[in-house]
Amino acid sequence: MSLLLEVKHLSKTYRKQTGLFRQRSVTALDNISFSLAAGKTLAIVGETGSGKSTLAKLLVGIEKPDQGDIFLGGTAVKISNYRQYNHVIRFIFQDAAKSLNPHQKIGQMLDDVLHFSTILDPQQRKQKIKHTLKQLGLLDEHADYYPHMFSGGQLQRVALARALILDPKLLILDEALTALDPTLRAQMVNLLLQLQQSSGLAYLLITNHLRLVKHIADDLLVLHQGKPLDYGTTASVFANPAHDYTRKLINSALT
Ligand SMILES: Nc1ncnc2c1ncn2[C@@H]1O[C@H](COP(=O)(O)OP(=O)(O)OP(=O)(O)O)[C@@H](O)[C@H]1O
Repeated sequence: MSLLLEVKHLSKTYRKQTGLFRQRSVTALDNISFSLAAGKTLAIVGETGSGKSTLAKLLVGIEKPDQGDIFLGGTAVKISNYRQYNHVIRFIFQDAAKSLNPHQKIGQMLDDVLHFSTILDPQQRKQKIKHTLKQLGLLDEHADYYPHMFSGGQLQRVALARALILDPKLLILDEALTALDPTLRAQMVNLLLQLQQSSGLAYLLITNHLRLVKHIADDLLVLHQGKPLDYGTTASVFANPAHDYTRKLINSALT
C-alpha cells in the first residue's frame, strides 16, 4: 500500500510575549511521527491544548514546523511551495458551512477555487463544478443558490464540495463533524465513507468524538500536551491502550 503522508519528528514551539522583556515558550508539538496510506483514515485525538490544531496548521502550511519533515507521496514538502500541494491536502474546519460567504452564489464560490488553483478554462470549470455537485448529491441548479437557500445537510455538502473540487488526496477534518446533530453527522459520515471507497481519499480526522473514531478510523494517534502517546490501529489502541491517559479517555467517552 502506498504511503500518502509521512510525518517525521515534527515539533513546534510558540513563543508568547508575557511582558516587555519576557517570553514564555509553549511546546505545542513535540516529536510527532505517523503515516497515512491512501484510502485510509487516521484519527488524532487529545484534550484541548494537546496540539491537534497546530498539527493541522503545519500540514496545510499555515504554520511552519521548528523541526521535522512532512512527506507527501514520498516527497518532502516545503512551506515555500505550499501552492503546489494545496490541491493535495484540503481542510474542513468546524462550522465550515457557516464560513461560506452569504453574498456569493455557490457556483461562483466553486469557480473562484478552480480559478485560483487550476489552469482550467471557464467551460472546463463549469463542467468540473457540475460534476462535483453531482458527486456530492447536489443538483446543477444549486450552483445558482446562495448559502441561506440550503438546508443544514446540504450546506455540509457544499462545504465538502469546496474542499473536494480540487480532487485532493487527503482531507483534514478538524472537528468538522462535532457540532452536527447526530442525524446529520451520520449522513456526513456515510457520504465520507462512500467518497473514500470510490476515490481512495484519505482522511485525517481531528476530533474528541471517540465513538466516531471507533466507527470510521483505521488508525489512531493520541496526543497529550503536544506529545504522542498511543499510536496504532484503532482496534489495537482501544483494546490495549499503553497509557493510562488513553485508557481514561476511552473509558470516559464510551461509558
Ligand atoms: N499562535 C499561537 N501562539 C501561541 N501559542 C499557541 C498558538 N497556537 C497554539 N498555541 C498553544 O499551543 C498549544 C496547543 O494548541 P492547539 O490549538 O494546537 O491545541 P488543540 O489540541 O487543537 O486544542 P483545541 O482542541 O482547544 O483547539 C496550546 O497550549 C496553545 O495555547
